[in-house]
This record gives sequence, structure tokens and C-alpha cells, in this order.
Amino acid sequence: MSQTLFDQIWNQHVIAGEPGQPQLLYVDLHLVHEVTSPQPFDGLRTSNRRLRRPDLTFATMDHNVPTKNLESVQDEMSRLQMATLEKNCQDFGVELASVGDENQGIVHVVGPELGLTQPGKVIVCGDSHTATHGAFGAIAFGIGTSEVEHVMATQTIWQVKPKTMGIKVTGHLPANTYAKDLIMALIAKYGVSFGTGYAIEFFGETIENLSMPERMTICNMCIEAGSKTGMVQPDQTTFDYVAGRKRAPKDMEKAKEVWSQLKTDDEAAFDRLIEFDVSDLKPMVTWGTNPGMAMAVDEKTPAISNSDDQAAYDYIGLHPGMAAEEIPLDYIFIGSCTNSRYEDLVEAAKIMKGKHLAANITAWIVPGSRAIRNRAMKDGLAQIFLDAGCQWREPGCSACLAMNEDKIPAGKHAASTSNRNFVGRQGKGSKTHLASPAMVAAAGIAGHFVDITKIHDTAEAAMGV
Ligand SMILES: CC(C)[C@H](C(=O)O)[C@@H](O)C(=O)O
Ligand code: SF4
Repeated sequence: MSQTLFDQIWNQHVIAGEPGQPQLLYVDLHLVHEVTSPQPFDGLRTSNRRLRRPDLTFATMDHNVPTKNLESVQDEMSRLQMATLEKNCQDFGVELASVGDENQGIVHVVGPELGLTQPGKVIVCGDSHTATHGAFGAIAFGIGTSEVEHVMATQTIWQVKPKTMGIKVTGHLPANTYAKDLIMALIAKYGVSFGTGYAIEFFGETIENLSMPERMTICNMCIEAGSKTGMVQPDQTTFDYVAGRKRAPKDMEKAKEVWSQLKTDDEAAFDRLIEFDVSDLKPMVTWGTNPGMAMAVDEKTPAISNSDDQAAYDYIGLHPGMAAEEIPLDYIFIGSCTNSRYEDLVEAAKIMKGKHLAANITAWIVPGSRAIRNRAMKDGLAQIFLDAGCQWREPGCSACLAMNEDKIPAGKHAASTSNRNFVGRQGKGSKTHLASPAMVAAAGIAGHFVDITKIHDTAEAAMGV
């Protein structure tokens, strides 16, 4: 019987249990951050257990870290969570990339960056955006706090195998549209729960032509479609990305041989198949309070078709029939595990080079990791943002969820490259509009959203960063 990439990796990791029942899977990599780990570590302590495989566990600090000034953690809870992770990692022998460390950053950015994220692995983390790592052809999913403790104690996890969904993406991405627009358009079309109960695999010519950062952006937002897992078959692009990284396999040739075997046999192997053509894709913007409430930049905000729409309009303060450029903006945020990689910053910088923010805009540029930050400071990218009037921050989750002091004030609108526009997500009373880094950068310059397909020439002319 033909099998999918997901089936193949799953079957390689099953230790116990029958199909259709919970099955015990071996975990190859457990990523840890300060928010969801205090209780599990305490659980180990209480039951007098050690952490079974510290060598397969990696911790970083991201949600709470200050991005303005490394020393100034103002929030007591943030300080406590960070200090607790520090102590727990010491006590249990776990490698930690602490604040200021060269490997520190958003867990879903640094895993791949260090080469820890590899094809064929089962990767878990107490964080819903763990699907990001599936871009490498890994089974990667977020787990709950009690599951985190189980993995710490046993390096295994019980899971019921989900069904599989293939999303075949075809067509050439039009100029000034990005992986972010692709996944936003998919969620806008099929809704925020079409992936529930499924492990998604993206494939097709469009996906094959995407870089690893672009594939990560797409897999990252699978959770916003209801799926815990998104993945892409590993190929030469994947191998080239992993090769040479600090934690890449010593014998890359051997690894490539094994990884090349990871594939879906044929389309018929999926339980559900969706085809999505991107030839007419437009830059996307959200108008409401979930990622599915999105429109193409040249569309108008939609009519109210249910109570959710009404509630979203009430909260956001918009109404049907508005153009994207009529959405008021006060802040722009370029960051998060969706779009804070070096390549995302390049796209934003292309737009901002030689220009200045509009007077109504405050801009926070928050690189996903220290490595990205250092690289951007070395090659002049950071300077482009500074010259444009943006704040250039330290790496972390920042205003993506506003756990630290990076909060969008109540009533203010933010154009954001992150993944969630929920009520209060970026701070109590804040109003979020998701878009690609290029769209957010252009909004910062104009003071409102603009159709970047129409300023194409300007953007091209500003290249060379
Ligand atoms: C804090 C953490 C548990 C949470 C998640 O699981 O996703 C956060 O990262 C988020 O993006 O909302
Ligand atoms: S950047 Fe945002 S989405 Fe990603 S892990 Fe941090 S809080 Fe969650």
C-alpha cells in the first residue's frame, strides 16, 4: 500500500501501540522554552526522576526576553520564568541558549539555524508553532505541559495518528507575493479549522521552488489552519540548508542518502487532497480577529455573514466595504517565528531602503535570533531600518504575543508579520493586521497599507541589500 511522507516517518518511530489507538513514538528532538517548561521540570523533581536524554533536548529563552535592553526585565513573571529555566537547565543538564547567548532566539528560528532540525526526525516542543520544523521533512508538533513532562522523563510520546492531507501548490508566485501570502490565502479560502485532525504535506512545483525560510513560514501557520503538523518533502534545498550548520550530521553524505528516501509514494496515499494555484495570488491582509479573516490587498472588507464577523468588526473598529489602505495604522511589527528570518528582513529592507517611516508609525524590527541580528548588523541591513526611523531590537517573540513589555497599546492598530491576530494578542485592546514583511514595511513607509504589486518598480530599484 502506498504511504505518505508522514506515514513513513511515523512508522519508523512507533515503539508500541496499534494503529487507530494511541501509539508510543520515539522523540528525536525536544525543544524547550521558558513558558511551558516550569511545571514539567517540577514534575520530574517531585517524582525524583532525571531527564532521560539531555543530549536530545535543547532550551532557549524567547517569549519573555526583553528586546529593548537585555538587562531590563520589567515584568516579575517574565523574570521568574527566565530564572526558573536557567536553574532547571542547570539541574537537569540541558543545554540552554540564555539571554545574550549567541544561540539564543525564538525556538522555531534557532532549531533550524543550528542544524538541530533535520529531515526524518520526530520533533516536539511545548509550543503550537512547532509545525515550523516540518518544513525540513520532519514530523514536528506542539505538545501540552503534561506531555512535555512525559517526553522529558521518557523521550517518547503517546499520540493517535492523524489523517493526512496533501496540499498540491502549483503556479508561479507573482512578483511581490510571498510564502506568507500563500498560507494566508489558503487559510482565508478554507478556514481556520480545515486542517483539524490532519497532518498536512505541501508539495508541487511552487513548493519545490521555495527556499527553506519560505517553507518554514508556510508550515509555521498550519496550526492557524487547525493542523498540528505541516511538512515538506526534503530535497536538495533542504540538504543545502542543513549542511555546514553547527549541529548538522557529521557525515552529511550518509545523511543525505537516508533523507533522500523520505517521500510520499503518490498523491493517492493522502486521505484528502487539495489543489491550490498561486498564479493569481495577491498580497494578503487580515481585517478581523482570526487569520482566516483576510482579504487580498485590492479587495474590500467583506459583508457581515455571521456573529463572528460582527464581533470581529466591533473589536477591530472597521466596517464592511473598506479598502486595505483605509485601515488605520499606528505600529508596524516585523518579527515572530513566522517572519523574522534574515530573508524576511531583506524583503522589508528592500522596501525601506532610503525612505523614512510615516509620521504616524512606530516600528519595531525584532530579528528571530542573535545570529540573524548579528548578520544584519554586520552587512548594513540593520542600518537601513535605523535610517528609516525603526527601532532595531534584540531577538525574541516580542510583540507577537506581548508577554514582555513589547505591547501594542490598547486601541492601536499594528501591521504585523506574525501569525495570530486574536483579540488582545499583541497587548490588551490591541488590533492586529497580519501581512508579509514587504507589505508591513511598505505600510510603515506609507502610513497605511498599500498594494505593493503597484510599487513594484520602486521596490526593485531599491534592491541591492
Ligand atoms: C506560549 C506558547 C505556549 C504559545 C503557543 O503554544 O503557541 C505561544 O508561542 C503562541 O504563539 O501563542
Ligand atoms: S514568535 Fe509568536 S508564535 Fe512564535 S513561538 Fe513566539 S509567541 Fe509563539
